[in-house]
Amino acid sequence: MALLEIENLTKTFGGLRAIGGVSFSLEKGMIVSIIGPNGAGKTTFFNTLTGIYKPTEGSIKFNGKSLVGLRPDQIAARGISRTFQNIRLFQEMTVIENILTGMHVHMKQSGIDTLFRLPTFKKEEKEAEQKALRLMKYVGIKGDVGNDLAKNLPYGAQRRLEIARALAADPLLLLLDEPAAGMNPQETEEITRLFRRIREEMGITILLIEHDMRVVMNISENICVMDYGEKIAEGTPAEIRSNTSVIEAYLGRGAVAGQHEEKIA
Ligand SMILES: Nc1ncnc2c1ncn2[C@@H]1O[C@H](COP(=O)(O)OP(=O)(O)OP(=O)(O)O)[C@@H](O)[C@H]1O
Repeated sequence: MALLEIENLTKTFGGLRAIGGVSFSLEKGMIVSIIGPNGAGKTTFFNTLTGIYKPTEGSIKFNGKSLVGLRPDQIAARGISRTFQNIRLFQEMTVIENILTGMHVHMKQSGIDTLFRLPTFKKEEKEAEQKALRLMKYVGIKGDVGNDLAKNLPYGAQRRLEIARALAADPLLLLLDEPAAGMNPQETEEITRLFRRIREEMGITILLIEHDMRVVMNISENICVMDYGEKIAEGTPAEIRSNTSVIEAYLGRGAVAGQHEEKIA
């Protein structure tokens, strides 16, 4: 059974068909990328998967159970975590506090425990903080910055912090929306390595939207290509590189090709 099984997914906004009848399945343990030109429907696909939007039509099954109609927090509790295209941290909270917010989907203590800071709460709180610190180091945030405000971290570290927060929920599936955006080549290489480690060491399945073809071709076992809300191709990096309709719709287009041509060829 596939971890994620999507059939005929459609999402319209008024007259606009942002996603038009996409079927897609993702096996456990894979790293898969979604690529396609601006406006192809990639982020809407993530937003529909995570309960921000309700599908207009179609089914989404995760671990064999339907996600349609569930709230984003319920979907997170089922094991899907995500990061956003534009960083969405709690800027006025510390690094550790940001990571702790990712953990709350699984925290056991009741309101009363929390209110009176009973021993069960204190113990859980301490363990959670230790886990947050471990995650901070794991994603490569350097230095003793756990108590620094998120807004004071450099850009690359903020991106890593988003990943740590997503991992804090112990997901089965991690959705990354343009994780390499705004990163320099060295940061991009490091973050690509981090994704591989997350899959190898934590066994987490990864689905990412990415425009940087170095990342996509380097890390993906499979690539799904979208254009105008439809899936126009799917295959291994080698298959996608030589697919004429993909080259026509995306890889061959001026801006993108100019940026990445030498890496794709
Ligand atoms: N909330 C919304 N209301 C109306 N239209 C929307 C909404 N969200 C997305 N759209 C439209 O749906 C289409 C797909 O947008 P989406 O952001 O999913 O594309 P994308 O592939 O993620 O693009 P990019 O690579 O630029 O992030 C676009 O035409 C967009 O304007």
